[in-house]
Amino acid sequence: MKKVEITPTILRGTVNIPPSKSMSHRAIFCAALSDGISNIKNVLMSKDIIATCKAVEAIGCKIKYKKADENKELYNLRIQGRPQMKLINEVIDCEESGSTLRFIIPLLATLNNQVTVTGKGRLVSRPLDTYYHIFDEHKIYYTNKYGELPLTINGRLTAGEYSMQGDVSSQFITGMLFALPLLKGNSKLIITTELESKPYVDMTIEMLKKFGVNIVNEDYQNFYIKGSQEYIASDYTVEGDYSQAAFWLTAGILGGELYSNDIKAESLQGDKVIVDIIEEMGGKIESFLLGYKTSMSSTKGVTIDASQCPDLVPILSVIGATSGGITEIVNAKRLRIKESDRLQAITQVLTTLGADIVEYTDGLIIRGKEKLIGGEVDSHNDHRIAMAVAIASIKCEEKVIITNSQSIEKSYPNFWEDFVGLGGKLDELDMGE
Ligand SMILES: O=C(O)C1=C[C@@H](OP(=O)(O)O)[C@@H](O)[C@H](O)C1
Ligand SMILES: C=C(OP(=O)(O)O)C(=O)O
Repeated sequence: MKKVEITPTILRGTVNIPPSKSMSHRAIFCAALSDGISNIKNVLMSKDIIATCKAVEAIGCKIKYKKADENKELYNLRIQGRPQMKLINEVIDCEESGSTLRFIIPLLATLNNQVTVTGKGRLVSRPLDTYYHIFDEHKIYYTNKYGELPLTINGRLTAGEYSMQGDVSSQFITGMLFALPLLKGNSKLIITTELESKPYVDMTIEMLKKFGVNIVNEDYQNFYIKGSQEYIASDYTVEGDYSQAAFWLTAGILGGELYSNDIKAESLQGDKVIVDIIEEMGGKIESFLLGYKTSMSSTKGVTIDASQCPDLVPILSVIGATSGGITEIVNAKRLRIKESDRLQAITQVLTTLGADIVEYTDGLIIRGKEKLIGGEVDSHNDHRIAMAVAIASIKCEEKVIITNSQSIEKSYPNFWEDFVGLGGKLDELDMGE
């Protein structure tokens, strides 16, 4: 277990935003299913992405890893795909990555082979019922203990009509969209509720298109998928990650002046909405050729609908906690089934730091304060909670200690180095197991 002790200070300078985790997962899956070699460049080897690489290697593709940056975990991947998947390992460990798990399950369900997927931490109990309903309806054999991982599957997914809820996780839809084009015969995916996290489905459809696979999206209610499609190997360079940029953009607003480089203004990432939200809250944000500049601003509370941008909520809560007036986060019930129960975790850590925040079933109400106090909090083994607290320290009067600070490795292994690179003052302590 590691912990960091932060002495509050403002952050200044330039940070290069790491490549998008969501785009990386998608590009690696598409490359793995293609006939031929794809070069996927600028991939940050976070724990989640390592889990995806190992998962696709377990279904037969081969990856050559070439370091692209001396100091960071950035790699270029040369992926030899294998369209006729071949099971190399009978057990696939998705670690703590929800995306890896939910993207690979439908592919495994096409194999007519016994295979087990497993994971760690909270992933063991994050919901998979949407798939279990499909397995029940389509006679795909599966077994799990008390509804948790490990999950063993043995069956053959066939083309046809599939219905699923759209308000638990969009990752189930992405998973089905990867597998259904490979089947003989056309399929239709029917979404039975309003779809949340729509931009993630857009990212999937766009990535599939880059690899030659076409999906017809009818108002996010029906998706039409032609069968017997082939993934075509392609080269792709991963763009900067708006969910990660959100932490640094906020750091600039809370105090100092910060340039966040390497994020494209034109992007399908739903978390790009952070730019509009900062503006709406009165934050100073300017776009330039390579990214954005944010500078110290006095911000005001607003109401934020989290249904399409769930990953922004931890850091938006920090802006809310230090803005004038009330910030309300609504439509956020899905946050309870992420790496932690994020509504509960955010409330707990920000209350400890001195914020005024109340948790509701599907949202938060935050009464902003000019300053926070500080104190010791746990990351709840959640990368986005650890990073949000680190940025909140800018507004604290006393030291901030974060236990389980290693949780950032899930998505952003160089986060603490970047924090120090911008002038952040921290001591990192290794507490052993
Ligand atoms: O498809 C993806 O890459 C993701 C989808 C979102 O999940 P939900 O669709 O479950 O909200 C998001 O929270 C997650 O971090 C990444
Ligand atoms: C929820 C997240 O990821 P995943 O669902 O892939 O574990 C995240 O990165 O915040």
